[in-house]
Amino acid sequence: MPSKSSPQTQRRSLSDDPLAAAMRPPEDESPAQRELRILTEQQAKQISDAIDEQIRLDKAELKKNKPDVQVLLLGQSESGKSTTLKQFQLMHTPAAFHAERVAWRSVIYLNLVRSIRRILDAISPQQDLDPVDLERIDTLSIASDPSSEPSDPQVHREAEEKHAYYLQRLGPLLELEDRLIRALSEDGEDDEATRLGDGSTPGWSVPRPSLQVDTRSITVTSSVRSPIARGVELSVRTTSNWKKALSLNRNKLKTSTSNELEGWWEDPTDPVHVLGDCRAAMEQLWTDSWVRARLAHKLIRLEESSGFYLDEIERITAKKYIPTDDDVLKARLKTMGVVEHTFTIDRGLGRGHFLWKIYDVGGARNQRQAWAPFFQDVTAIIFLAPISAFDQVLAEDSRVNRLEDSLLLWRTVVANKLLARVNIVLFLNKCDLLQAKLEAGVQLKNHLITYGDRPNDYDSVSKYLRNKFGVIHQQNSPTKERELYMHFTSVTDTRRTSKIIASVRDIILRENLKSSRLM
Ligand SMILES: Nc1nc2c(ncn2[C@@H]2O[C@H](COP(=O)(O)OP(=O)(O)OP(=O)(O)O)[C@@H](O)[C@H]2O)c(=O)[nH]1
Ligand SMILES: [Mg+2]
Repeated sequence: MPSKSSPQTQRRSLSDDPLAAAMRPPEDESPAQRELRILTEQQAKQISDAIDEQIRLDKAELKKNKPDVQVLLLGQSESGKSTTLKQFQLMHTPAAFHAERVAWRSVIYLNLVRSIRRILDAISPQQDLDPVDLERIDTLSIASDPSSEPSDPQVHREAEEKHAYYLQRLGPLLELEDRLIRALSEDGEDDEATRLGDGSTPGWSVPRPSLQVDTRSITVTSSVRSPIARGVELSVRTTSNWKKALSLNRNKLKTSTSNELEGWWEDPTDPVHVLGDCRAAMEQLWTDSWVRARLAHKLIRLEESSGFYLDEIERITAKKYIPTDDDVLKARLKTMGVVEHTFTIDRGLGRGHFLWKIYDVGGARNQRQAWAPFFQDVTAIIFLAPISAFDQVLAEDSRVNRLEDSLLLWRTVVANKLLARVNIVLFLNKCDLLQAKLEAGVQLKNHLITYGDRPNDYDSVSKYLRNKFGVIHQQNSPTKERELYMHFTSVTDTRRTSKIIASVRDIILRENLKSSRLM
């Protein structure tokens, strides 16, 4: 039983309290001093009350602006997260999406030039098979012609001649790439894109290694072997500022009646002129049957790679080219850090709006540590798994198969206890490429042994993979109640994706409403 303390003990303990002692008025306080003390105390209280009130107001404001729904896009690099975000933008803020089309022009140019670089790299007589090719060489049913082996002296000589010919004609294009990269990098305050930022650094940036090589790559011969050609990519940290940078000579441009920038073709330094000069050589390179045979021999299928515009060289390099919606959706620009977008969605019946925030994160391995802080408040996750990538390896680690990486990443996400009550939507993406790949004869069983002797057609493969992802969710989810929503997607296809997005949006809103009623 607690002992009752005597009044004496209480007094002693109060007088021992250093805070109480410090607050006690001095024993010899005069009436004037007392008056001053009380006034000072009143003023201090007023200030303290004002601060409390401000904190209360700030909290209320925060609550008012807190998004109703927060969606996180997850998945490995090149899985289609930013493309999905573009589809959301196209649906909910089409005017802003269209206004930014011109800004994508230079990304598209860079994607095109990069494809040209890859071809020049592939036809270079010095080039051995790269690790990606080695990984795939035993798995494809494409017959390789033994007479076209690089060791054949006649083939080697022919390769030297072709390579030198195209290199000479396309040199200005490679210099243009360097110029574009440098111009866009300079616009940013920070050119170190490999470092994780808070998403607030403006402008483009290029990973240091490619910047270093870029300087050398102005000379045509060394440029073909640059890391850009071998997979180092341009990346972007933010959406707001880099688009300004990508509008190229924005200050000099006019605005058309449709509020789009135009008139760049009058600027002699605009990239469109070099592209125009090299148009015929680009077309010749891409349609050259010898080049196509070399690419096939090296198992390089550029048609399936990100940012592929080689089939539309004439349109893309036209003087007054403005990217279409589809062009923008196809453009490839790697995300660094986290990009945030806010949308409002009408509640209907004049009941105001839902505020949605979508976070698009970088999916490369060195970006993934930025994901976890978002798990705390997120309402829903859209996880993208590019199922066409079963025969590819990660750009950042050529020892890791992309499908395997997606499956492991998926397991980590679905097993996370913080996400137990979060709605999870799985996009089994790049179905169009999966279909093309299977039709080209690439065998899933050569990469996924468990597939065994099942038929190698689109229906069987896609169902098998869906089941595999579903089972991982079932076995690892921290709660059995969580429902998994799965969709086969090709997020570059606007018509089909808009339907899927609408249904995903409804599910998220419904589930969100349900859980807020339960709270
Ligand atoms: N054909 C096809 N291309 C796609 C599809 N989804 C995305 N792409 C393309 O794949 C490339 C990579 O897509 P992104 O959306 O940039 O990938 P990401 O997941 O944001 O990649 P990081 O930013 O590196 O994490 C882009 O060029 C897209 O246009 C698809 O379903 N089909
Ligand atoms: Mg991205």
